[in-house]
Amino acid sequence: MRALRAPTALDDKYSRGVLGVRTGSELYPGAAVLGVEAAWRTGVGMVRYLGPPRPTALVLGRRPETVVADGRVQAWVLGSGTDAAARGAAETEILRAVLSDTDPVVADAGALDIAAHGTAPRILTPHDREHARLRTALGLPPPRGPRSDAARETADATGAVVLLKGSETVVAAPGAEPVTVSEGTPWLATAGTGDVLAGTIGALVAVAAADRVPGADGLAALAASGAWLHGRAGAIASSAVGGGPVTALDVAEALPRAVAEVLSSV
Ligand SMILES: NC(=O)C1=CN([C@@H]2O[C@H](COP(=O)(O)OP(=O)(O)OC[C@H]3O[C@@H](n4cnc5c(N)ncnc54)[C@H](O)[C@@H]3O)[C@@H](O)[C@H]2O)[C@@H](O)CC1
Ligand SMILES: Nc1ncnc2c1ncn2[C@@H]1O[C@H](COP(=O)(O)OP(=O)(O)O)[C@@H](O)[C@H]1O
Repeated sequence: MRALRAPTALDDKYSRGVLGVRTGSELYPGAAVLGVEAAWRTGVGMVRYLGPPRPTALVLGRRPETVVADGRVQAWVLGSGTDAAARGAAETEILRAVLSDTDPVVADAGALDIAAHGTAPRILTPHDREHARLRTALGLPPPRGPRSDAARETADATGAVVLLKGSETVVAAPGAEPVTVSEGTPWLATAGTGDVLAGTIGALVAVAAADRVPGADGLAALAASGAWLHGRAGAIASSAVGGGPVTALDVAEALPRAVAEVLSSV
């Protein structure tokens, strides 16, 4: 997996990539904790979290290494644990500015509507219901037939990489053949694992972009690699409890083991 690289003696926290995270809300503060935890556990130089007071306090309680001051980043995760209908004008303006810049963006949940447009390299991470809603907003017909065909059509319409979550996760880049990732376990069908996925992919993108901003193909490969690592972490977490149930935080905590497995196999 080329998406992963171990740090070397020449690295410092900035050369390894800084991920900016704007997720969580007063209603869904836990999503911020899960995404930030996943990003740290995937391996990134720094995570900057910028969000409302309650999620900020919870993120710092769980991960005091998180920086909550604004500053330069190499990639963004936006939207997990937020509701587009509840977004204020100031936040919309900030998101628009990020999306019209050049740093790559991973957009989830409440940021999907706004991230359907923009010049930044983008990965959209809807589940099936969010995908259907997004297509309606774009004037596309409801998804019918193979999920990969619909994901590809949405990618073409938005110019973004579309990662359609499910037991089979489809990754479609504009104008390219979609790929399907089926690594994982049905135990992943539990609240918050999508928030973990967004943080995982965000970390991979930040590390890659610290070197060079990836093009659409590179971004799709990072999205697929993130989905695979997330699935593998879910399987590892379930194996650790004899094949039993996992929580989203268990999945995030198993990410270092999934990363180590991949690094030791190359
Ligand atoms: N711990 C957290 O803070 C979590 C926050 N999350 C956030 O929660 C927000 C909403 O995510 P969703 O994926 O649920 O959004 P959706 O908009 O797809 O689903 C919400 C709607 O689906 C329907 N629904 C939900 N559960 C149902 C059930 N059991 N049976 C039938 N209908 C049901 C309800 O109408 C509900 O309003 C997102 O911002 C997401 O990131 C989730 O990721 C879960 C964990
Ligand atoms: N039956 C399943 N088998 C394997 N993986 C699943 C299954 N259902 C969901 N997943 C994975 O779990 C995650 C769920 O994400 P999402 O629907 O956004 O949940 P949430 O909003 O609660 O975080 C995705 O990564 C998805 O691919």
